Amino acid sequence: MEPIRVLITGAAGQIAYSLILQVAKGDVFGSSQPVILHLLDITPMMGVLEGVVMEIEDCALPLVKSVVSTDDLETAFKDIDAAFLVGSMPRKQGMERKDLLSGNVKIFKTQGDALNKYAKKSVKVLIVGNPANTNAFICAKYAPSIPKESITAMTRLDHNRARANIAKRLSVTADKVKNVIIWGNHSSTQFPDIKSAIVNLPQGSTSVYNAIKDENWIKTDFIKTIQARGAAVINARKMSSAMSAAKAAADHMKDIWCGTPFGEYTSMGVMSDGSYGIPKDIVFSFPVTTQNKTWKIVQNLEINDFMRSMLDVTTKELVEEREEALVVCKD
Ligand SMILES: NC(=O)C1=CN([C@@H]2O[C@H](COP(=O)(O)OP(=O)(O)OC[C@H]3O[C@@H](n4cnc5c(N)ncnc54)[C@H](O)[C@@H]3O)[C@@H](O)[C@H]2O)C=CC1
Ligand SMILES: O=C(O)CCC(=O)C(=O)O
Repeated sequence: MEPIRVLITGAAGQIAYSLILQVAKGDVFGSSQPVILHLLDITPMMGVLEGVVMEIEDCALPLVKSVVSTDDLETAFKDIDAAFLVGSMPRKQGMERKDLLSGNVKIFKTQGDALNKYAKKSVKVLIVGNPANTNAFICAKYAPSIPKESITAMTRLDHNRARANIAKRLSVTADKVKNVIIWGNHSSTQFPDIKSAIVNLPQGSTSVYNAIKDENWIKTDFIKTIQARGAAVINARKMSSAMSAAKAAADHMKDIWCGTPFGEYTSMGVMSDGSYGIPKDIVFSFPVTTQNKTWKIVQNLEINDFMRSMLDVTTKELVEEREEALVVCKD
């Protein structure tokens, strides 16, 4: 099998440290798919990156054909088939993710331009760096030759958190909970929604709503816990989520590459096409299914008044972020 070229930016950072191994072991692109790893970081991190490359070699992995480690954009983006754009600054205690916007969004303007010039036109791109939705919007804007459907933002960590939280409450493992949805922004305005979720209990399959039987908890504590989970990890670890973020990035790209399991959907930040009344031209997290390396928004879910009010809040934030990002990128 021909190797594929996979770029991971921020390769000397903490998410990449977990993610590289998952990609290199075949967990993302398949257990028989050889890879050429392209690892990008900034010049001062080249020494650290050298150590990461030594460790990759020492893992003695059969699927790794070669490793390109670099601080040069053309070398990093040349002929890539898939990209995890992670490299950017994480927030510290007390910050909101949108506080990172002015610093981080320009990285995604530059990398959008590099995708446009050097990557394969079929490349699939996952934006992890925060604020992820708006960075994805800017990246797509500066990569006009890449289909905008090919650039998606990561809300899979929130999706996995919602799944795991419900599973814990119902005393089952996370794989038994399906079809939770994260709507909107990867921020504290996101709407974690379990209206369509189902759980496979020992006595049979039922809706999560019926199994939990506590609408007040679903509408208050559950939502707040998922919205604030990133901040809770920062408060405890004094550093942002990394292991769970890398797992979510691997899950997201695997679903793009291999498709979602039959009857299941996941959550991804994708360029809105106007579905569910969400304005076009913002990267909004929707329920999606994937097949043949493309996603489709799940249609015809019922949206009640409570849900609409939650969607409105996160939409407003994304529109504001987009406007701010466009101003920053003009400079
Ligand atoms: N969407 C999501 O669910 C999540 C997003 N994140 C975000 O991912 C990003 C990375 O997080 P960590 O790996 O923990 O941070 P980190 O600080 O450990 O690593 C970031 C790496 O990016 C590099 N970098 C900075 N500017 C770069 C550039 N222009 N090109 C290439 N590399 C560059 C840094 O030198 C550093 O090695 C942050 O923005 C964080 O907020 C983190 C967790 C979840
Ligand atoms: O919370 C942050 O800002 C960094 C990590 C993250 O995005 C998350 O844990 O959800």
